[in-house]
This record gives sequence, structure tokens and C-alpha cells, in this order.
Amino acid sequence: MSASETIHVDGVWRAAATGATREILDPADAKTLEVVAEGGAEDADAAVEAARRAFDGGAGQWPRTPVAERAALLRRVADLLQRDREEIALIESRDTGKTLEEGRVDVDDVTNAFRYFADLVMNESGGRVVDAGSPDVHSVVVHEPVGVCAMITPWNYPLLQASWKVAPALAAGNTFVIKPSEVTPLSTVHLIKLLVEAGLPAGVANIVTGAGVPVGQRLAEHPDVDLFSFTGGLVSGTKAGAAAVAGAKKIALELGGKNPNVVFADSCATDEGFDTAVDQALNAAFAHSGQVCSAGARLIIEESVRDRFVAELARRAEKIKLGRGTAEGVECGPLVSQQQLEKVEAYVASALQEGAQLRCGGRRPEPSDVRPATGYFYSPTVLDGCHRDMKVIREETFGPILTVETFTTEDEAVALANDTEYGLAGAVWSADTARARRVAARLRHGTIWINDYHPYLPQAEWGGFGKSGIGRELGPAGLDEYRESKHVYENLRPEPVRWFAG
Ligand SMILES: NC(=O)c1ccc[n+]([C@@H]2O[C@H](COP(=O)([O-])OP(=O)(O)OC[C@H]3O[C@@H](n4cnc5c(N)ncnc54)[C@H](O)[C@@H]3O)[C@@H](O)[C@H]2O)c1
Ligand SMILES: C[N+](C)(C)CC=O
Repeated sequence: MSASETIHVDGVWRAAATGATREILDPADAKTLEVVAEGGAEDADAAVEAARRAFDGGAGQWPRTPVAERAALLRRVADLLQRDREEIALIESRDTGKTLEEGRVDVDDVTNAFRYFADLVMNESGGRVVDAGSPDVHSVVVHEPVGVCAMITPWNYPLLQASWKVAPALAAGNTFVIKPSEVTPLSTVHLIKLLVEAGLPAGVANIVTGAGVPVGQRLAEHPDVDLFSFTGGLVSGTKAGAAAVAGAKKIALELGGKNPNVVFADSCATDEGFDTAVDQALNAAFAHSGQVCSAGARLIIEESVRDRFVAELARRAEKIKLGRGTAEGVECGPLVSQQQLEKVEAYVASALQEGAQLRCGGRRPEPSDVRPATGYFYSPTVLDGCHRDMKVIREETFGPILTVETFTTEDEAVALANDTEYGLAGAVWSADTARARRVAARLRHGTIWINDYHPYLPQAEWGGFGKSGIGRELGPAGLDEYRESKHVYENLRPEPVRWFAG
């Protein structure tokens, strides 16, 4: 297999049908990391055909494979992920720019997702018996796989977002075609290799590396795709989702977020509480350089504690060690691309023009031994004095920008936190448990953390209110996305109904 044979269709690794390739860049220095196949619509078609054949009766009969065997395969994949933990963490770090430690955490989370869905399907009963009101009827609702799933993933958590689709899809007995982001496809290629090594039959798992248009678009439109599952931005997600819905496919969309981190002054009443809330505000906003769908990019803080909090935040943000994700001691990597860097710069410029005050950052850092001049680095930035009409408040910046808004009453805090077209995640910080729970209950977001930020669990559903998406990943609902329900009504004493007299 040559390096650019990154398309896997019907059990065979190959190059793009056109022979086209794409250079994958290391965001830390903009040098070429790998060369991959640049698939096109023809490759997408071949992959869907393979997945269709494998679903409808191909070798291995994956949809009809006993649940215990499917679960066992998922567990083997989990073991292989752990065997390759360092290698995959390195791939992910070099491809996305995230630190090696962030890469390791991702591999562990991916492993947990595979184990969780293996356990979930094993612990289920075979169906739900329904009381049909007659002893002569046996009525049961069973689950069946949806069919051929098309999966589209983003560049910020390539392997993790792939696993949230691949693990439940396989657990449920589906076949699939995945198209990773053209910016960061490498770890997903590795995952497909592990699925093959674990013994998945040919045609069940297919990957086409390539661009959103034409590959993703073709998958959205393809008549033989049954489910279109997309994780990415609002604009491309709604466009692709509309194409899928036009063909009456099932869709699942995991889109962006503009996530509030609401801090009440009582959480900062003690030195320990203050230190924790500041530390977690940094974690919320600047982990993976803010390139996280659930990043706590909007700090919404009680006015009385704002000056002290923001001063400490800015002091610590300035100390964050920026550099190549694989370098020792680095805490934050570069942005993923030149395009992302320029987008972040434009948001900061527009915020300053609209009256925000720069407390720290707002620039590209000086090059150093861990920060090549050609890398896409941007300093963690705190913008104070922000308000709802600013573009930086309304749009997802997806970079290391933390904006500050203030409130004086609980109602005002809730109104600000809900004042977004998104609704993915958010946090409430308060020493008053009743207040924290009351506010959490009023927030219109899919995940709420109380006195914490960022943890997610494979057993808890993940997804968004509002324009953050349609459907849920993880948890039992994350498995249900990949299944159809079928009601089987069995009459044990059939007789004529005589509805028609003749
Ligand atoms: N909700 C979540 O769980 C979650 C998780 C991670 C990332 N995200 C979101 O992802 C976004 C960042 O990722 P991105 O920049 O890669 O997003 P993006 O929308 O630019 O691309 C995502 C994927 O869609 C593909 N694509 C683009 N246009 C397409 C089209 N017309 N048809 C089909 N596929 C198409 C891309 O090639 C890529 O694979 C952010 O908005 C972030 O919030 C959401
Ligand atoms: C879903 N999550 C938080 C892992 C990654 C979002 O970008």
C-alpha cells in the first residue's frame, strides 16, 4: 500500500479513481506531513455500492451477525486502540496541532466509546413486548440496523467524532462510508485499518478521503445511503443535511456552539473557589486553542467579581505555553490552518472595532524554538466589555478568544446565556446548589455542567438545542440513531374479520 492509498472500498486500499492527491500540512510549521488520496464522486459511489452490497447480503453478513460477535469485535478494536495509543496520539497531534496529551485523552475517550456501545448492545433485551389487549396476539417492537450510513466528520476531533458514529453504527449492524475532514484525515484512516485487523468483513467499513464537495455532497445525495450523519459547521451541515433530506434519508446533525460559562460571585467567595473558577474558565475557552464545539467562549460573569476575575484570567492566559503540540511542556498548539488563523484575527479585529477591550493576546506570538514562524499560532485572547450585538458574541469563532459579558441578576444571567441561536453546552458556577440547579434547568443547551467544564461521558447523550443540531450522539439515543424500530404483530388465532360483506 502506497502512502496515498487512503481510500478503502470493499476491503481494498487504493488511490483516488482520478489519481488525485492532497498534501496534509502540519499546522505547527505548514510543512507537508503526508500525501493522501483526493477522492471524488466516483470514489464515493464505489464506496456506497460496497457498503450496500455488504448490508444487503455480502460476505460476512454483518447486519445478521449475532450481537455477541459484533460486541466482541468492538472490544477487539478498543484493545487495538490502546495497543496503538502512542502512535495514534502522535498522528492526531501532528495532524490537528493539539498537544500529545490531548491526543492521548482522545484515544482513551475513543476506546471508551467502543467499549460502551459493545456493553450497551450486549445488555439489551431482544425487543419490547407490547400488550396488544388480547391473549391471542404476540406483539413486539424490535430494533434493526438502518442500513448504509454516510458519516462526515470535522477536523478538530477527527478520531473522537468518527468513533461516536462508527461504534454505534457497527454495534447496531450497519455498514458505512466515512469521509473525514480533508484537513485532518490521518487518524480515521488508521481506525479503518484497526477495524480490518479486528476482523470486520470487507465492505462493512469504507473510507473516502477527499473534500466536502464533491465527496460529502455525493454521500448526502446518494440514493443508496439510508442515514446521513454529519458533524461540522452550521453552514455546511445545513446545506448537506438539506441535500440528504431531499432524498428522504434519515439525518443526524452535530453542529456548532456558542457556549456560555456563567459565573456567580458566590463561587469565588473563597480563594479556592476563585482559583477553581478562573482555572476552569481557562480550560473552557483555551483547551485545544478554543477549537472545540463546546468551548466556553462566552464568560458571563457577575459584575461584582468581574474586575478581579478578568485580571487573573488575563494574567494566566498570557502564561499559556504555546507551541508545537508534540514539544515538551507545551500547553496549547497552533490553530489548524492558515484559514482558521485569519478567521480568528478577523473576529478580534471586528470586536475591537465594535468597542471590546483587549485584556491579553490579540496577536500572533513571537516565533521560538517550539513555535516555528510558519506555524498557525495565535495567542490566547481575552476581550472585555462585550455585548450581544457584537459579531464575536453571536458567531462561533472556533479559536482562542474568550469574551466577557456581565450580569447583576440571575434572570439577566439566564437571558444572556440563552441569547444565542446555538444551544450545545454551557456551565454554571455557584456555591449555592439550589441556584446552580435552578439556572441549569433554565438553560437551553444540550449539556450543562455545574461547577465544572468539558467532561462528557459515553453513557450520556451529546447534542444540541436550536441550531446546534438534530439528534444525539452517545448514550442509548446515540445507538438509536443507527436503528429502525419495527413492530411485529403476530396473531396466534387468525380468523376472518368480515369487514366486507361480499
Ligand atoms: N456538535 C458537535 O459535537 C461538534 C463536534 C466537533 C465539531 N463540531 C463543529 O464542527 C465545526 C468545525 O469543523 P469543520 O470546520 O471541519 O466544519 P465544516 O462544516 O467545514 O466541515 C465538516 C465536514 O463537512 C464536510 N463538508 C463540507 N461541506 C460539505 C457539503 N456541502 N456536503 C457534505 N460535506 C461537507 C467537510 O469536508 C468536513 O468533512 C465547528 O462548527 C464545530 O463546532 C461540532
Ligand atoms: C464533542 N467534543 C467536545 C468532543 C468535541 C467538540 O468539538
